[in-house]
Amino acid sequence: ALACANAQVTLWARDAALADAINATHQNARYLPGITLPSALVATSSLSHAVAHACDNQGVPGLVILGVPVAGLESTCAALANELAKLNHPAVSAVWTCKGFEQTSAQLPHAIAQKALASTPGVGLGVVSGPSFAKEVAQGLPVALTVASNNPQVIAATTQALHGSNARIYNSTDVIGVEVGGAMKNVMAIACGISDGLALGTNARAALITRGLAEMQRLGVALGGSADTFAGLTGLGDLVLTATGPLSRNRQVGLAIGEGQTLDTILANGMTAEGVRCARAALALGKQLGVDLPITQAVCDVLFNGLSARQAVSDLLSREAKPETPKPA
Ligand SMILES: NC(=O)C1=CN([C@@H]2O[C@H](COP(=O)(O)OP(=O)(O)OC[C@H]3O[C@@H](n4cnc5c(N)ncnc54)[C@H](O)[C@@H]3O)[C@@H](O)[C@H]2O)C=CC1
Ligand SMILES: O=C(CO)COP(=O)(O)O
Repeated sequence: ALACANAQVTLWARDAALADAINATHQNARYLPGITLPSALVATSSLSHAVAHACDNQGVPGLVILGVPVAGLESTCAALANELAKLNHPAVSAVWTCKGFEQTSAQLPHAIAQKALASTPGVGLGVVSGPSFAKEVAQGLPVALTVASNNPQVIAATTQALHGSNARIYNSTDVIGVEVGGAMKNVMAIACGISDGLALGTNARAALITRGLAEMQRLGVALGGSADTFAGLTGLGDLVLTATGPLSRNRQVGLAIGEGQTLDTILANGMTAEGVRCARAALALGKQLGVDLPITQAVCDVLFNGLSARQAVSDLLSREAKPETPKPA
């Protein structure tokens, strides 16, 4: 998307053979087969080269987009800090795309990035999120996203780089709300996939989406996010996409579970499904904060505790009746 907006983009790939192949063929056969990449995009396996290029921006602060899963964010930020030190700490905005809670610490991405880049002056931090299957973005189809940051320079740099004919970029200062929406919609997409895999119908899916949104919002508010954020692109928008869209890997995991496959078989090809990685951390946070997360609990029980998908549905349905919208305290 950046390269289509005419920016010169350097893509860092850890795999040197893949970087060479991208430059030779203008295709990324591993991740985006069949899509011709813009000539303004050049791949490299040298992080030094990529960061130096991002910061060599004629006096304007550079932009680094960290497109790695949550599990790789800390090490990638540490490597970025190292490169920025070599360049004498130029001003740069660093934004990440990952969606999830860190598996063991239950930290949100902004906490991981802040810590890893704490001793690096000149870096502004932010998150880009919203309904955006990579394949559709790469095909140049329309997309609307949100950049969230407490740093106006980060919002300006990210918006300027991405906003264009195919992408509309909104902004927010609610980093926590945006990140919790991105993390929790993946868990809800697994739940919807399980329901669809069991052929429970579209009424059940709509119920899971709606009650899943309430669950996302409860946890997000308890963590310090704003309730309104969950009605936006990074909450409801991404939840609808991921819970219903065939390209979603989290939904695909749920579908396969509902159809009777085991988690180990489903993940054997190394597919990134952040909802699987972060569901237990979300549940632990809910317990710690006294937030009821019944759908997340059901997803964890099915994925990790041997509960059958049908029993999980029955357990959810047999919960006591209660008001749909709790009265304000
Ligand atoms: N693929 C999609 O459509 C979208 C993905 N996201 C989020 O962005 C994040 C990345 O997603 P994908 O690009 O799909 O993941 P991916 O699994 O395709 O990985 C992206 C890149 O990160 C590299 N990587 C993986 N682990 C790493 C580590 N420990 N250290 C350094 N690099 C590492 C991979 O080699 C790959 O080049 C996830 O949190 C995902 O939820 C957000 C929006 C859309
Ligand atoms: O976050 C995404 C779209 O916004 C991608 O979802 P999956 O990780 O489930 O494929």
